[in-house]
Amino acid sequence: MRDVSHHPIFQALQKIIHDAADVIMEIYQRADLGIEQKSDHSPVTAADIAAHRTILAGLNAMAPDVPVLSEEGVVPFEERSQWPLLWIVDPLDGTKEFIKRNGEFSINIALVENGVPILGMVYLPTTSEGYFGVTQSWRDLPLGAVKWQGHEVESINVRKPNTPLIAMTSRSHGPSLPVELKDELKARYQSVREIPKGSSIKACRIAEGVADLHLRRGPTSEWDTAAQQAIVEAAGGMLVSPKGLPFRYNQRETLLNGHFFVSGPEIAPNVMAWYQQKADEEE
Ligand SMILES: Nc1ncnc2c1ncn2[C@@H]1O[C@H](COP(=O)(O)O)[C@@H](OP(=O)(O)O)[C@H]1O
Ligand SMILES: [Mg+2]
Repeated sequence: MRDVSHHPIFQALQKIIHDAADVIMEIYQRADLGIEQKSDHSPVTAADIAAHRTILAGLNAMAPDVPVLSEEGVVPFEERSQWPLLWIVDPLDGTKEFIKRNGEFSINIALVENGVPILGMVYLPTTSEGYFGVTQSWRDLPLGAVKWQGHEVESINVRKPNTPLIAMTSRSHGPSLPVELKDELKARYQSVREIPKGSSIKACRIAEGVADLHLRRGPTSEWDTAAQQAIVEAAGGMLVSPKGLPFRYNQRETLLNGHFFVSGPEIAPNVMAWYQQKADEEE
């Protein structure tokens, strides 16, 4: 990626995400995290709400003409279906991990144009690692993906899988890698290691070339995947349905995603073949 670190949009988004991280970490230190139940019985904390407000104010100041859809600020489809360009935000992805205080949570901001995630930024407040990917230029941003930590900014790319193949799995939601697929991958790559992690960090590890695969067979929402999809695509990988189709956003009344996997191009055909075989068996 041509040096992006001086670009005003990158810097403005970085400031917004760092401010949200400060707000989250301040609450993370408190004895009382302000935990409540949402109507769908999932937990929400004072940090989700405070980070949402920080990001909303920052995006509104930076790009007043672009509306925001957030996990903590859902807009009816009737209204948002009129938005060709919008931000999709998860102010705190991995709320359960935040509550368990295991550090595995992230902040996610994506820009979506006509359904396509054209840029994404993900930040991990507990390790100060940030990821940024651009798949279609907006306001002259260069295409590609970077990772930053402190003042260090480096280009990132997915890797060609080696031994052991690293599969990222959810820490708190959903099953590990299916045994049959694991066996197939073992036959090809000798050994497979599974690493459980909360939040969008799983896809970021694939984008930066230190892991190879993540299969998600439980439900997620559009704000969980939009930013990570842009980053992974900008790094040469994919976030796709079992048939290999990239997700599109803000196109339907439901905000729930179907099953998906994240990988580089080399093992994607194996994974799609496994899904196809499974579908044939179930028919
Ligand atoms: N039953 C469900 N319906 C919708 N989304 C769900 C869900 N169970 C888990 N998720 C999503 O999975 C995310 C966590 O993923 P992971 O297990 O990979 O860390 C949660 O993010 P939030 O913490 O932002 O709510 C949540 O959005
Ligand atoms: Mg989430």
